[in-house]
Amino acid sequence: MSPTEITTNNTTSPTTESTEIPKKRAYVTFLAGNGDYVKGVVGLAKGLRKANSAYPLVVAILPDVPEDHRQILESQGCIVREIEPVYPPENQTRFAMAYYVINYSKLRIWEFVEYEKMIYLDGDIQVFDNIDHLFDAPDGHFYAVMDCFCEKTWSDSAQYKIGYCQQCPEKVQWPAEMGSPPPLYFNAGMFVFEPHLLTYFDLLDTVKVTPPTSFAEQDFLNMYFREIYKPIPPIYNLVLAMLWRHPENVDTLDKLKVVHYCAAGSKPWRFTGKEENMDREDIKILVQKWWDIYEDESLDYKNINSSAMANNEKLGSLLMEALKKDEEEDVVHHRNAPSAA
Ligand SMILES: O=c1ccn([C@@H]2O[C@H](COP(=O)(O)OP(=O)(O)O)[C@@H](O)[C@H]2O)c(=O)[nH]1
Ligand SMILES: OC[C@H]1O[C@H](O[C@@H]2[C@@H](O)[C@H](O)[C@@H](O)[C@H](O)[C@@H]2O)[C@H](O)[C@@H](O)[C@H]1O
Ligand SMILES: [Mn+2]
Repeated sequence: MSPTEITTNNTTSPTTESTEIPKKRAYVTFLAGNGDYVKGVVGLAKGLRKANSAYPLVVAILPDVPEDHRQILESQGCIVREIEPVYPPENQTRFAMAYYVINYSKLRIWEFVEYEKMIYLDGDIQVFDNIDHLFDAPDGHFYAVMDCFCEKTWSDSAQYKIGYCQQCPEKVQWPAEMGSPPPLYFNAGMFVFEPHLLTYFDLLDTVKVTPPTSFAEQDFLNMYFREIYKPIPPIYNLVLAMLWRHPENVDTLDKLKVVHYCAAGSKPWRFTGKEENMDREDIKILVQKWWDIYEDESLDYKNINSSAMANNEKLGSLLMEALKKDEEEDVVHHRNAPSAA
């Protein structure tokens, strides 16, 4: 199944008819702990601003996020929402990464029903081009980019063991004796969804009775939304491993709208370039692109805000001058006009 082409009308403002009430939409990310992921979220907030997104960034934070990190996020214009953790049932699962257990807490975002549609983005994602048009995709579906099974993180999976990947299903065919191939599987670092309370409560109930697996909430979300999942093109969530695993499926770097720094060693804010594949030119370019945004002070909310206010003041004085000029012309015009009588 080819990824659903999303009509990119590329407008940066919500496309609503004059009669329609603009739908409440927002981007949302997730932050846990007192570590350095807060840098990822600040970078994401600035990247969305640079891409002229028309919608705010909500940050769902666990209670363990310290006050100073919360203030940093608010100073960058983020809407900070504290959530309670969600834990999977007691289990002996060896997650692909031990910390994945906290990622089940992402499920709390289905409770944000003040928004009719949201786009979830991991904190290790950067948006390099406007993707607001994804909010206009037809309701009732779960949009996300297909993942890749070729990295070592997948070594416990049946796919990895036979060398099968959905990115190139013709390369190693799924053997008939193993039944039908696995359903299309998305990366849960980015997805378009509609918060609904009924879905939210059902998600939480289902987690309680679903044995955890390697990729934690990503596996769970794939199982839960498999009937309405619609793949979208990799330009909306480039899982970095695609660069060396499936370059034939990746557009040129300048075409990428969203980059997901999920490969081992690729988190820009702690990049050393020492891990496998991290010495690649394309990786270095993408990491530098992340830093260019992160360090761009003109993208800080306080600067945008002040320049917007300065522009408003300037606009206000231009309007006053124009009004004054009109009044003066009216007076002159009125004085010369023949009397109505
Ligand atoms: O210590 C952590 C680990 C994860 N996260 C959040 O959980 C998301 C998923 O984890 P991660 O991106 O590291 O997983 P990956 O995509 O690399 O597998 C991150 O992007 C963050 O938004 C966090 O806030 N603090
Ligand atoms: O908790 C499970 C996580 O699973 C996913 O990360 C994986 C996945 O993308 C693999 O395919 C890669 O090989 C691997 O590097 C990467 O960490 C999501 O990005 C993340 O948001 C989160 O759901
Ligand atoms: Mn991630």
